[in-house]
Amino acid sequence: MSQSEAHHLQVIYQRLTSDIDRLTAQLADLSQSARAMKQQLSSEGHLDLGTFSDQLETFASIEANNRQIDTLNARHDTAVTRLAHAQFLLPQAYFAKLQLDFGDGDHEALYLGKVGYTDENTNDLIYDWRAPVADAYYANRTGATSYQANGRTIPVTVVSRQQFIIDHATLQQTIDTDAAIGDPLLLDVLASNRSGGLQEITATIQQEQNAIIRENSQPTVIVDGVAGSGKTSVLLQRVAYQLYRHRDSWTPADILILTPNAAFSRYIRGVLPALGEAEPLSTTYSNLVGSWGRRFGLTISTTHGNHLVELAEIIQAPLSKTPAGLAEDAYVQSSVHDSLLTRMQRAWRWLQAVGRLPEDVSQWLDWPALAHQLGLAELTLYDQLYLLIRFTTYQQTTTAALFVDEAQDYAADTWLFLTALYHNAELTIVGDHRQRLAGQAVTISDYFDPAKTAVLHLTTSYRATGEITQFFAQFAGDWQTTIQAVQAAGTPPRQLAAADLKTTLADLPATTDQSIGILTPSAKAAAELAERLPNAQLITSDGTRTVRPGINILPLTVAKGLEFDFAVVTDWEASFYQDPQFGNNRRYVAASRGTKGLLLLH
Ligand SMILES: Nc1ncnc2c1ncn2[C@@H]1O[C@H](COP(=O)(O)OP(=O)(O)OP(=O)(O)O)[C@@H](O)[C@H]1O
Repeated sequence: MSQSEAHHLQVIYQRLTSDIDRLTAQLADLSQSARAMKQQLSSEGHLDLGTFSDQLETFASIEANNRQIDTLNARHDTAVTRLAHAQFLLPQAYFAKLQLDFGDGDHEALYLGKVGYTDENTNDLIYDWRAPVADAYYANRTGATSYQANGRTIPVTVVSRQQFIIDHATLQQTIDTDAAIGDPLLLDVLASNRSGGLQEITATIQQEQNAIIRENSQPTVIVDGVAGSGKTSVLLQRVAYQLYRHRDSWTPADILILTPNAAFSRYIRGVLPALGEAEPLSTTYSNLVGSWGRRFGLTISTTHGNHLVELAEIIQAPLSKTPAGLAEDAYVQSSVHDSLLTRMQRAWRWLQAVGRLPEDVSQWLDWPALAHQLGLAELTLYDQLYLLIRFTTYQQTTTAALFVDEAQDYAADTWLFLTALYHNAELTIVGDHRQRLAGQAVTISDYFDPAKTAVLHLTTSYRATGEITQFFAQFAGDWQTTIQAVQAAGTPPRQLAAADLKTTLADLPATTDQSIGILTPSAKAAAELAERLPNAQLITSDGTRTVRPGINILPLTVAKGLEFDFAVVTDWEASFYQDPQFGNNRRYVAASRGTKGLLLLH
């Protein structure tokens, strides 16, 4: 191990430690000064506004005080951020070093960490992994490459690339990497145990993943990627990247993540804090619709039986008769040749201009009569919400970026609704078209303007051993020949009769800190099995529990997106997995949950 690298770490660690002490003291001083200033201001007491010159003097002194307060606040905020960064970096100051040659023959050394850190003269001691120059690291090789900064392409040669395993002041391992050797750190990380939720992947992000994380050319990014290719990981790294890129204008409150259920939200909770960012809001689609419904005075409990697909078409055609419930004079503000949508939007603007907007927007139109007029049996509450959003050209302003995981599970209505409501937000949508477990498949990109959408693919599967990856690939339809494994072969999946589950589980070579996931076809079957295995944990979609070491039991729908050291799939030969439409998709999802071992019971 290089002495000079060990020494460099000591120096940085010392600096972080002493900065933590100094900044803590400085913050205490600043609070003291703030208290003193508050006291002084309140003792100066009344405003003297007697004569004109008294007024000027009073205002000048208020101005001076305000400046002092602003200065104190700014110093306080800077110290708080710097202290947080120093504390965050202390356990692992950086994870890599690059030697770069910008064409002048000089070798410039750059250390990369999860956040950036400078000395008092703003020289970079540690570069943030999201900084433009850090892109050169994610080319994952030495040699000529380039990165984008301020709209320019900067060519650079990566002379050397080292990765470090660091524990506080101790440099535990240095790994020199280049194209020929591959990424031994990646293989190490992938071989580790899955004893809880998902982990951040900053140090080992691969080139195809980096391209998605940093994609900036389009406001909408759609990713179709094979099982275990890091879609969720990439989505979360991209959240952190976007927060960095927009750090002057966005906070985590500007970001919303749509997840399939609360159990999944819990599974990914912790990744963003591990990246130094606060947890953004995550919710399910049905909760999202419910909360938007409430804003429009509609209590929506289901999206079932909706007519969004039909409505999206109907509103593009003209409708000569005034829509039921709408004032005649509002509808005649537009031409009979215009589409219903255009006419309703104009009617709404006109009603607004003349001060006749409805008090309760949910009662604006006569929904049953309008349904009849449009040739539909009914307009559900969800249909009504969709129409109201379209007719009032409602644009939400709370979310600057929306991230959607497991996107293949959403039907056409979701995309129509999201594109209407989040028209002005940046969207990142990740999914796997082969992991759809129910309903009609849609091509997501059809709902977005191709000129503003980047469609990207992930074809390498990182999660499982080579044997498991090869096994689940056979159920992946058109992905089958695309899926690439990075891990070594490992042990082949085994199929056995489910005669004695307890003995089978006892025979698994799992250690106490490893997780076993037993996947059942239904929630009912999972609950019944959990009764028989008192030491096992039952995971339901409600989000109260997530993966832990030992035995976890869960239905396939909840297991989606999750992973275990060992996966045991029950009823492998039963009708659930033989279903002509979804059987292969279900097998593909189930067989891709184990990282080291896969057992199929029948
Ligand atoms: N570059 C990487 N470095 C380290 N680990 C990685 C990397 N990419 C993916 N992984 C690991 O591979 C596993 C699968 O990742 P993830 O769950 O994000 O994949 P996915 O494509 O969302 O899977 P699924 O299709 O099952 O939802 C995780 O353990 C993740 O940490």
